[in-house]
Amino acid sequence: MNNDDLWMLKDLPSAITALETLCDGLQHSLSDDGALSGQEDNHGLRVQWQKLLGNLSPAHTHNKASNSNEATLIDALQAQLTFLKRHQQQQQEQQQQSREQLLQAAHFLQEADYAEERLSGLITALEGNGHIIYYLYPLLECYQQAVSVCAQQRQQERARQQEICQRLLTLIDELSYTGDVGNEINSIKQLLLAQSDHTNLPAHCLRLIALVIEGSRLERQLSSRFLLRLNNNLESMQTQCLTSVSEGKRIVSARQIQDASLVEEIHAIDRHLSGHLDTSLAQSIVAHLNGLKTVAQQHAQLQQREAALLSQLESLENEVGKLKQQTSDYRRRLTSQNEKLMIDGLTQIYNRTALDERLKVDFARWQKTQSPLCIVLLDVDFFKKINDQYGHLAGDKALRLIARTLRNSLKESDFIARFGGEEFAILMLDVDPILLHRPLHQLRQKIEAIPFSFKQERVTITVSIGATLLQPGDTITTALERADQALYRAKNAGRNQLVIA
Ligand SMILES: Nc1nc2c(ncn2[C@@H]2O[C@H](COP(=O)(O)OP(=O)(O)OP(=O)(O)O)[C@@H](O)[C@H]2O)c(=O)[nH]1
Repeated sequence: MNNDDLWMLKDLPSAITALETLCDGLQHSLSDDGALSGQEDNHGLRVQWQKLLGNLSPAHTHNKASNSNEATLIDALQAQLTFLKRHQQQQQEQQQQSREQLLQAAHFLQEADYAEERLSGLITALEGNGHIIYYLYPLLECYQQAVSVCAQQRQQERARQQEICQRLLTLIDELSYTGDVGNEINSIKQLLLAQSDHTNLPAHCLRLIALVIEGSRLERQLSSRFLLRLNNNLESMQTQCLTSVSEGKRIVSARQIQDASLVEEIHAIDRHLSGHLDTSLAQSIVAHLNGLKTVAQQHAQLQQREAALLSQLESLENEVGKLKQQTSDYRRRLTSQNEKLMIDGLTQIYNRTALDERLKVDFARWQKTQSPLCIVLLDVDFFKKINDQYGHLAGDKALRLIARTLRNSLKESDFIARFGGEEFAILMLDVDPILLHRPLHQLRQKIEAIPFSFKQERVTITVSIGATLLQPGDTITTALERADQALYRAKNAGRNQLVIA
């Protein structure tokens, strides 16, 4: 679990408490408002209050409609509260999953030499995504067992394969992704159910791991959008709260002035009549005067209730402000986590997922504008030798340095990603096709000139480069294939070469 997850977990309870307080405040204030709504002269304040609670346009001031809007707002807040609670619970459950177990399994796979090319990238991705460990650890374990069982290919391993297959099916049933990810998980399930030969279990496991990572990324995006909506609602509520509070204050002070002059009038009449108490007219006026005094007292009581309601509104407004702050912090962290899911942990440049997304965007733009788009693939030459001779850590260091050189040598607008283990991809926008050769040639030379030294030994590392410009009729796949063929030709031409197809 990374720092952002921990922060979010730490902040969620206070966000939930704030939402609960807000719901209570709304319900409490609603009942007070109901009690006051019978008073004719309280109309102005009530209308403001209804606008605030209804979070709607001022046209919705009819009592019945307003009540149902208030209920809807409380329902919406309560639904959001339930969502946050569930989210918190899920995060706590996931936190309980052992990170050590994951790393143990991951390192087992690394040491066991079953590693396919993408495995170390996968492990880096897993280490950076503690929140999905819940599903990934069992999947990794299945992968580990499947690889070892399928590698042996013996007849007696059939039963074991069947057992792993069964475990995978159970895990799949626990996954609740929808959309494309859900559909693909379901197709894997159908394949597992239909096939009696399970030699391709490792491939299924790897695909499921990739799908769980993708599914979790999409879920984060949804959470982000939900928070954005919540934040916008709170913002509009807060504005209306402020309007209501100031309107309420104006009403209270107007009422105070009115009451003071009413009392003054009563006293004036009282003083005037004090010398004429014997006449029947005077007696009748005194009776009316007493009636007026009662009304004045009722006014005073009403004024107190209004003041109490105003102070409640003020504290509600503070709650909304706090909640708004919390949700925007939460959204900022989610956004930064989403960004991290797009970054390759080893080299800190974009990863394959980010490249896929960017390719879609750039390709759509190219289709619309036809302005030149170039796909460049770079592959480190004889990289296996570096690993074998100087160790994996030396290999990792080389990849980091190459990534840094790419970043420092290319334009800000060029998109650079780690495509696979020792392969990089670059997307260049608006390049001049005639001048394309020069910067790529210089890039190849710059990498060749990096002063690598491992175990105090000077080592030269080179890359082969294949590049292509998008051509009419291309799809992303055909363009990528052409770049790959160019890279293949660069390798075949003796490596440390540039081929533009
Ligand atoms: N250190 C390190 N090695 C990696 C990483 N990802 C992949 N590799 C290794 O990169 C090596 C790639 O080997 P090959 O595909 O045979 O390619 P090569 O040795 O570069 O040979 P050519 O590409 O044909 O020049 C494999 O040994 C992988 O284990 C990584 O993140 N770190």
